[in-house]
Amino acid sequence: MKVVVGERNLLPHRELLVSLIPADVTLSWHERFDEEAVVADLGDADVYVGGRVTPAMARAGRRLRLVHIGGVGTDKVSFADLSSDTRVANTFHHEDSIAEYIMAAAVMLRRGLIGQDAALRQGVWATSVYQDGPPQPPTMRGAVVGYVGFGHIGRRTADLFGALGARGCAVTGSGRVGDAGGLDWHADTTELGRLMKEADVVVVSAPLTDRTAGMIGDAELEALGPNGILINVGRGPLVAEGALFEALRDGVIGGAAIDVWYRYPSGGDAADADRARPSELPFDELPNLLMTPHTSGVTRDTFVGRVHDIADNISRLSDGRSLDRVVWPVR
Ligand SMILES: NC(=O)C1=CN([C@@H]2O[C@H](COP(=O)(O)OP(=O)(O)OC[C@H]3O[C@@H](n4cnc5c(N)ncnc54)[C@H](O)[C@@H]3O)[C@@H](O)[C@H]2O)C=CC1
Ligand SMILES: O=C(O)C(=O)CO
Repeated sequence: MKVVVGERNLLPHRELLVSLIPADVTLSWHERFDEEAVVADLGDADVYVGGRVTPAMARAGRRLRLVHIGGVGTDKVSFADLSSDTRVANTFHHEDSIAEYIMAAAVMLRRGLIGQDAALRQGVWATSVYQDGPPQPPTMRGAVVGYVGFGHIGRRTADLFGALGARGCAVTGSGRVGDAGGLDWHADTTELGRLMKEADVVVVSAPLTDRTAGMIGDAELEALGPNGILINVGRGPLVAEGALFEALRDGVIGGAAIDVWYRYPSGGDAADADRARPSELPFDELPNLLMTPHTSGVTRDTFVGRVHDIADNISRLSDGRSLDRVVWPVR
C-alpha cells in the first residue's frame, strides 16, 4: 500500500507514524506543498494525507481509497473530482490547544496586554496608563462569550471560560448542541444578530461552506460594538475581510485575534515577505489585533493524537476493516 503525505504538521512525527502502521506500507513525504509533484506521486497511491486536495490532485488519484485530512476542515477538498471509490476521513485532538489559545487571546485583548507590552518597551508604566487613559479592564467573570459554531472547539472553550466565571451562548448550523451545559441560550444561525449584540467575546469556529462564508460582516461587527472582541479560529472567509479590517481600524469593535486568514503562502512556507502577508489589507498595522499564522491548534498534543488516528485508519484500510470518522461520502 502506498501513502502520500502532504501534511506539513505531521513531519515532526514521522517516526511515530512509521512505528504505528503496517511494515509493508510505503510512505512518500512531501515537505513543501508543490501541486505538480504531489499530482505526479498520486497516480499509484492508495491513501493521501493532507488538507488540500485540488481538482488536479483528485483527478490524478484515481486509485485513492482514502483521503485522510490531517485535521478537521474539508473546505479545501475538491469532492466533485474524487473517484466514487474514494472516502474522506478527518481527525480532531485540537480542542485543548485551541481552547487555550482562545482563552489566552481573550484575556490579552480585554486586559490590553499587547498595548501594555508595547508601552513598557517605550518606558510607559501600565499603572500610569490607567490613571491617565482608559478605564481599568474587567476580568472574564460575568462576561458573555458567544460561540458561532459549538462543536469540539466551542465546547472545550466553554469549559475553560466557565471556570473563569464567564457565561455563554451559541449559534450552530442546526440549533442543537447535544448535552453541552454552561450556555445561557443556544439557537440556529438566525439568532446570530442577537448573539453578536449580547456577547463581549465572540468565538468563531464554524466550518467554511457556501452558507457560512461572510456570515460575519458589517452589521454583525457593529452589533458586537466598541468593547467587543472577535476571535476567529474557524476559517478566514467566515468573517468578511474588508468589514473586519475597517471595524478594527475605526474602533467599531474593540479588538480581535485572527488565526485563520484570507491568503496563505502557496508552498506552505513563506519564502518572501509579500507571499507571507495574510491579506491584501494592512492588518499588520492595527494595534488592537493579535495575528497568528494558523497555529492555534499546532501543539505536540494535537499532532501526536492525530498521527494515532491517521495510523489507525491506514491499518484499518490495510486489514479491510471499516474506517473511522468518514465524512465523505456523506451517509
Ligand atoms: N485554526 C485551526 O487550527 C483549526 C480550525 N478548525 C476549523 O474550525 C472548524 C470547527 O472545528 P470543530 O469545532 O472541531 O468542528 P466540529 O465539527 O466539532 O463543530 C462544528 C460546529 O459548527 C457548527 N456549524 C455548522 N454550520 C454552521 C452554521 N451555518 N452556523 C453556525 N455554526 C455552524 C456545527 O453545528 C458544529 O457545532 C473546522 O471546520 C475548521 O474549519 C478546526 C481545527 C483547527
Ligand atoms: O484541522 C483543521 O481544520 C485546521 O485548520 C488545522 O489543524
